[in-house]
Amino acid sequence: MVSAFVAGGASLMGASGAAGPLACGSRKWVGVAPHAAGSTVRGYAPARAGALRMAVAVEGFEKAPGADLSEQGHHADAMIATKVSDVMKQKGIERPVIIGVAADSGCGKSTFLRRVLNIFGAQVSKAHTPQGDFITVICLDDYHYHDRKGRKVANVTALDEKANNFTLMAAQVKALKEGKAIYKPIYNHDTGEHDPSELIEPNHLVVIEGLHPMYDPRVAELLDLSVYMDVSDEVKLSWKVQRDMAERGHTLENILASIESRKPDFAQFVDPQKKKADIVLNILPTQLVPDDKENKYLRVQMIQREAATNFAKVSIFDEGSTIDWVPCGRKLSCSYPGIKFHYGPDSYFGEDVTVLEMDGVVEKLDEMIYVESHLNNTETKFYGEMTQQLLKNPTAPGTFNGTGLFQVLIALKMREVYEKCTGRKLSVN
Ligand SMILES: Nc1ncnc2c1ncn2[C@@H]1O[C@H](COP(=O)(O)OP(=O)(O)OP(=O)(O)O)[C@@H](O)[C@H]1O
Ligand SMILES: O=C(CO)[C@H](O)[C@H](O)COP(=O)(O)O
Repeated sequence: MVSAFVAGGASLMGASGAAGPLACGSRKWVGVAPHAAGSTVRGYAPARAGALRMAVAVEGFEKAPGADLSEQGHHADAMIATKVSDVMKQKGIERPVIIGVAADSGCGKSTFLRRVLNIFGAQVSKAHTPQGDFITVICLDDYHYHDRKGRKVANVTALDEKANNFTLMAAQVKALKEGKAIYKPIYNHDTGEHDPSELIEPNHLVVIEGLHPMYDPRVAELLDLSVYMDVSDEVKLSWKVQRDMAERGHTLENILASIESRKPDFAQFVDPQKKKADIVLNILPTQLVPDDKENKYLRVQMIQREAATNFAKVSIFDEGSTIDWVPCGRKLSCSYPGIKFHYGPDSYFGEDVTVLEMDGVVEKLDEMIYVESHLNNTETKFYGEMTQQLLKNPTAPGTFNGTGLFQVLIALKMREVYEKCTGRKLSVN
């Protein structure tokens, strides 16, 4: 019964004030993994960070498939519960719904997921993996085989399939979907080493985000919805330069060199996932300004795969037609460079898709209600919910351009998929 998790502090929808830290890069391991609800931990001994992991017996858990595949032993303490977790009953979890969010580093996954957590009203733990009453967000970097030094020795990038333990990833995501708890490895971006595994319980909604959620078929087939964030090279560069110089202390030369060195593996191992995604968030330079060197304005597309059956495709005005729309005028204020929408059917890598596009910026966020009133199949719970969600986070990056709009729409699609997969209706506070 849904009310069991709507009540009790973290209201399911509509709460303001979100989540703690989210960037894969800034998470910290905050202590010894707690034991599973309803099971007894016998002699769990987290190894020193960076040291060889130890396989220790934990009652009710067994070694996970793939735990021994990391030659350096980094995944040796990865485990899976032998039975369905008591948490399933305690939280009234019908069936964990699994969503994949794929993108290269610096393409806005954390920014997007912060908005998602906010929309789901989730207060999450400040541990390495944010776990809330309703939603858990797992960073797939945790399944890197090597530590940072090890990757240098093996001469592989983190994007390479050889650098990631897909056997373990698939087994653990499957276990969560079956309602079983796991001890999941941790890759610590601050140290570049692996920390002792942490306990992750199943949850109503589990998001797996990172470089490869749709790469390995064993993982991809577990996803109820897959999202790929495709950021054009120009935009990726300006976002990454701004963040890595301001927050991570890198020099411009380092950042440019790192982007260049990642390109071949990005093209081989990450980029192809967009062909399989149910929704692609495509972020491009604007066409409204001739030479926007700073990428201040963006043209953003929400590409929805027609064959995806778990959600209704969002359209403007008239489903199925092709429409160009400049909403600036009496109902929507526009300053330079204005806003332009496009909507229509298209083909994407040979697949039928529906594309919704917004180029430019909104001047007054509350006027997005005018745009919202012309959108179909948003699956909002009340008139104006989409605009309200935008207004809740006015300072989040991209709120005034198409990234904010489509992030909200995709979060609403996540909710719709959850409702469809579980047969439950979520209430909005
Ligand atoms: N929609 C947006 N508009 C403008 N800037 C953005 C947008 N989304 C993200 N950014 C900026 O891009 C940078 C990278 O974003 P973010 O940290 O969310 O990426 P990420 O994919 O989680 O990266 P990583 O995997 O390396 O942790 C941040 O500085 C963020 O402010
Ligand atoms: O592509 C990445 C995803 O976040 C990182 O580069 C990868 O996880 C390696 O991390 P680090 O550079 O901190 O060792």
